[in-house]
This record gives sequence, C-alpha cells and structure tokens, in this order.
Amino acid sequence: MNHEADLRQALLPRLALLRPYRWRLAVSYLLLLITAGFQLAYPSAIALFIDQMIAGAGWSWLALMAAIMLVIIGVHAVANALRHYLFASTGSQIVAGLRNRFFMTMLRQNIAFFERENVGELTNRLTTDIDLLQETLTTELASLLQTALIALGGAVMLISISPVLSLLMLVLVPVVIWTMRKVGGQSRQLANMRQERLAYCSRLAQEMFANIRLVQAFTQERQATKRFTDTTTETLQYSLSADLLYAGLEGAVTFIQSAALLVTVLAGGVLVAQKSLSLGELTSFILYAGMTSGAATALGALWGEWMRAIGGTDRVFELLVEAGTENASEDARSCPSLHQELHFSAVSFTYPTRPEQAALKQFCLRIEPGEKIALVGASGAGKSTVINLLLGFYAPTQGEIRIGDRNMQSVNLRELRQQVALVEQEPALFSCSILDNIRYGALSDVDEQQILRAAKDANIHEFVNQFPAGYQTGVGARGVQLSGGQKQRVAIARALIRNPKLLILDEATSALDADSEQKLQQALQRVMEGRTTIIIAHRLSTITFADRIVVMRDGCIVQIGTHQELIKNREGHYYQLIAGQMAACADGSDSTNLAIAESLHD
Ligand SMILES: Nc1ncnc2c1ncn2[C@@H]1O[C@H](COP(=O)(O)OP(=O)(O)OP(=O)(O)O)[C@@H](O)[C@H]1O
Repeated sequence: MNHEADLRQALLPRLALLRPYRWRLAVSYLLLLITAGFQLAYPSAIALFIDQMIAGAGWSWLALMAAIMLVIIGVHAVANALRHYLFASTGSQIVAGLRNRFFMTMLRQNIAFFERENVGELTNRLTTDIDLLQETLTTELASLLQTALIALGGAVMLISISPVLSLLMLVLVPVVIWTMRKVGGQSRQLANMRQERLAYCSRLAQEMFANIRLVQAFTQERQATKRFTDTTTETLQYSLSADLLYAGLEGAVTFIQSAALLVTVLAGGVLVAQKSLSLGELTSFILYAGMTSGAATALGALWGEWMRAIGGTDRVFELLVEAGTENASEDARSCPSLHQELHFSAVSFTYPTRPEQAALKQFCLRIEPGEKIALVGASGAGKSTVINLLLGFYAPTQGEIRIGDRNMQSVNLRELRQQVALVEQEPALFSCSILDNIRYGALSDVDEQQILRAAKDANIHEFVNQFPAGYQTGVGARGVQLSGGQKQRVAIARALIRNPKLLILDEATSALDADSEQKLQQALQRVMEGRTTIIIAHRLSTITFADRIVVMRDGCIVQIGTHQELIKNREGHYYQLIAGQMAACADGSDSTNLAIAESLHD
C-alpha cells in the first residue's frame, strides 16, 4: 500500500470519531474563521495606522481607531476563548467515548482473544494510547486548519502588497512541504514503536505486581528490574529520537524565519528607497511575512504531532477492527433453559494456540437435568476443556453440544452464561468488600437479606462476623486477605445468589483441614440441590455422591458409572486413579479417604 493510501486508511476511523460532534465543531470552526480573520487583518490595520499618522491624521482619528481596535480585540479574545473551550471539551468527550468503546469491545471478546493479547498491554492501550488523541483530534486539528488558513491568507496579503517581495518568499513552499513529509513520516513511526514499548512496560509491571509473591520468593527482583529498565531505556531512546527530530525542526524553523525576515528587510528597504513601497506597506509586509512563514513552518510541527498521535493509536484501532470481526456471537438468538438435557455429541476440540494437539477427542455425554456429574482424570485429561466448551469460551472443532434440541453454536452466550454459576478451583475475588463480592453473582438487584442468606448457606457467616468490619471487610487484590477455604466459600455464596440452572464446580486440589472441609462440603451440598451440577474432581474422596462419574484420559472418556460401579473394575482407570491417590495419602489421615479405602477393600 502506498504512503497516501495508508495515511488515508489511518485517518478515516479517527476522523469518524468527530462525526457525533459535527455541529458543535462547526460552531468552533466558524469561531476559528473569525479569529483567523482578525489575526489576518491586524497587520493591514497597523499599515493603515502608520501611513495615516505619517500623512498627518489628527488625535480624534487616533482615538476613534483605538476604540474600534479595542472592540475588535475584545471580540477576538472572547471568540478565541470560546473556540478553545469547544475544541478542548469535544476532545475530552471523544477520548472518554473511545475509551468506553474500547473497554466494552474488549470485555465482549472470547477467551482465545485474551490468550493472544496481554492484559497489561490492553490496559496501556486503554489509557496512555487513547490519551494521545485528546488534543490531536480537536485542538490540534483546529490549529492545523487555522495555521493553514493563516499561511494561505498571509500569502494572499503578501502578494497583494508586493508581488516582487512575495516571489522571494516562494522559496519557502518546497521547504515546508519537504519538512512536513519528513517530520510527519518519522514522527508516526517513532510514536508507534514508543507506544509498543510502553505497552510492553505495562505488561511487565502488571505481571510482576500480580505475581509479587512469586517474584520475591524466587528473589527475582533484580532480574525483573533489569527487564523493566531495559524496556524503559528502549522507550526513552524512541522519545529522545523524537525530541531530536523536533529540536532539528525548531532550529530549521528559526533559521528559515530569520532568513526570510532578513531578505524581506533588505529587499523591502530598496523598494521603499525607490518609492515603489510605502513604509506602512513594508511594515505590514514584514508582519505578514513573519506570520506566514511562522504558520507555514508550524504546519510541519503540527503535522508531526498528528502523525505521532496516529502512530501511537494504530494498535487501538487495529484491535477494535480485529475485535469487531471476531465477536459475532452477540448477534445470536436467545438461549433455551439449561434445565434440560445437555448433550455432547462426538465433540473434538483443539486449542487455537496449540493446533497440533487435540484436548478432546470424540467426547460423547448426555447430562440429564438435575444430574450430578463428576469429571475425573489425571492432570491434562481434558476436564477443564469440557467446561470451557460448555461455557462457550471456545467452539468445538468437530461435533456439537446440544441444549435440548438446540445446537449451542446458535444460542446467545450471554443468556446461556446467565444460567450458569462457576465456582473455580482458585476463585477470583475482586478487591472490594465480601458483600460486594457476593453481590457480583446476582443477576438483578438483591437486598442485604438475600446476601446474608446466601452467605449462611455457604457457611461463611460465622467467620465473616468475626471480622470487625463484617461483610464490609475488604478481601484485597484477588482475595489475598482470605484463606483458600474462605475464598472458596465466598465463591459458593456468589454462585448461590445467582440461583443458576447449571452449576460448575472446579474443586480445589488440596485438602482443607477436617473442619473447613466439612463446612465446604455442606455448603456445596446446599448449592447443588435441584440443579444440574458438573464437578471437576481432583480429590476423588469428595465425589462419591455423584450420580455418574465420567473418567477421562487424554481427552477421551474411558469409563462412566457410579462410584460403586466403577470401583469394582480393578483394571479400570478409575480404580487406578483411586489407588494412586490412596498411596499418596498412605497415612490415611483424611477421614473421607478412609471411607474410600473401605470401599476399595469391599
Ligand atoms: N488455553 C490453552 N491453550 C492451549 N492448550 C491448552 C489450554 N488449556 C489447556 N490446554 C491443554 O489441553 C489439554 C487438556 O487440558 P485441561 O486443562 O482440560 O486438563 P484438565 O484435565 O482440566 O487438567 P487439570 O486437572 O490439571 O486442571 C492439556 O494438554 C493442556 O495442556
């Protein structure tokens, strides 16, 4: 793609952001025209003033002129202030709108998108990058137009005063065009690379802060600092290159302006001596020349700024386009009730980031409404993948998942997920109060009583009441201020308040102490009542109650049955898994394991 076409493509989506504000901007541009007109008229007024004074105009004329000028200056100042406010406030609104649009678009993306993109980088795009457009789209665009207008109007005035002197100024035109192209292109490229490095800085910082325990426990502070400072150094290099570019431009501008003034004064002096130009005309010519050359060279700088903002926001617009094409499921139709048969029909699946390895192979399973299904299998067997597909995070590569007689591909994922509650293995909590974390699960407004009921059912009421701030106690980032067992139970309360038709439990891998375990199991029994439940079981001792246990290996189902049925087959994978876990807990300290041990020996 050539440079102009590429630039047009970059400009169009940005200019489209101005559309909703077109009337407001129209007023601003009108004010801009007025102020530019005033600015252009000044030197002529001064020329008139000087020549009239030399010609012997009286004091009364002087007073009248001064009064008129004062009014004009006043109107100009007000128009300028209003114009400035209108442009600046429109810029702020556009940026806020774009930021909201970016955030909402990102939130709607599927999980595969977030596996490709980095959260820290996206956050940086959302804040720093978008900020670049704040000034550019309005104030600077206006300045660009105003400067262009002044350069053009000034040129017309120069020609009308003295075509001969104006010819001398013509040499500036190619210089200005060359500067604009050169500075603009480089500025855009530098800005793009700088923002890319900045985004990487955010990503590093976000990863390090989020995993601070790991960083400190593995004494990786020095390495982390080095990676970060190396990146900021690279960012700095790009900034310095841009600064050098602008400094060079500044020097060139100063030189061109001074040289132009010198040539004008010299040549103009000759013309005044020859009486082909009045002193007033020369004065106004010099003023116009200064104004025009200043405007012309400022155009280069402004253009450079524009290109900087375009380069810096390229990724934002790329992401919006990518996201827009990927996110098709929003248009899908409604979703039927999940309180009916869920059917995995010969489902195979391969993660997009790992195309060479199938995570599920010909997975077939019918789940009746209200049934309690446990998925078991070694790590990597594909249990979480089943859940990922059921939640619509990914679509099957082959086969289909049916809800009643509807293919899940055609249902509205939002409506589907509204009927599901998920209790994760390592539940993610938000850094707000316990109350708000529970409320997060609710589909509609819930009062405190309902939250308390869910909390009691989830067995958290007792420990929460021991905190001085009770339910208003903050849980810290990702819930670090709660124990693992407490977090799980808060997550259960959050699931309960949702009143889901389908409950998905990803059981914690490590056993809790006997008391916490008992409280957790009680809470789980309550939340499962009357709902279809799928449990990813890591500790087989906790799922003996399941209606059916689905035993998985390498993405396939190898056995299905109740605990009692499966345990009888001593050659079966389930028996081996159980025996493996029993060997790991050879001391038999876990009371539920003892129960299993007994059933093994039956
Ligand atoms: N997002 C992903 N991208 C690529 N491959 C993945 C992804 N998630 C899982 N896998 C791979 O898919 C296979 C099945 O993983 P899955 O997480 O479903 O196993 P699991 O049975 O839930 O394991 P665990 O009990 O350890 O949680 C594994 O080989 C895993 O490496």
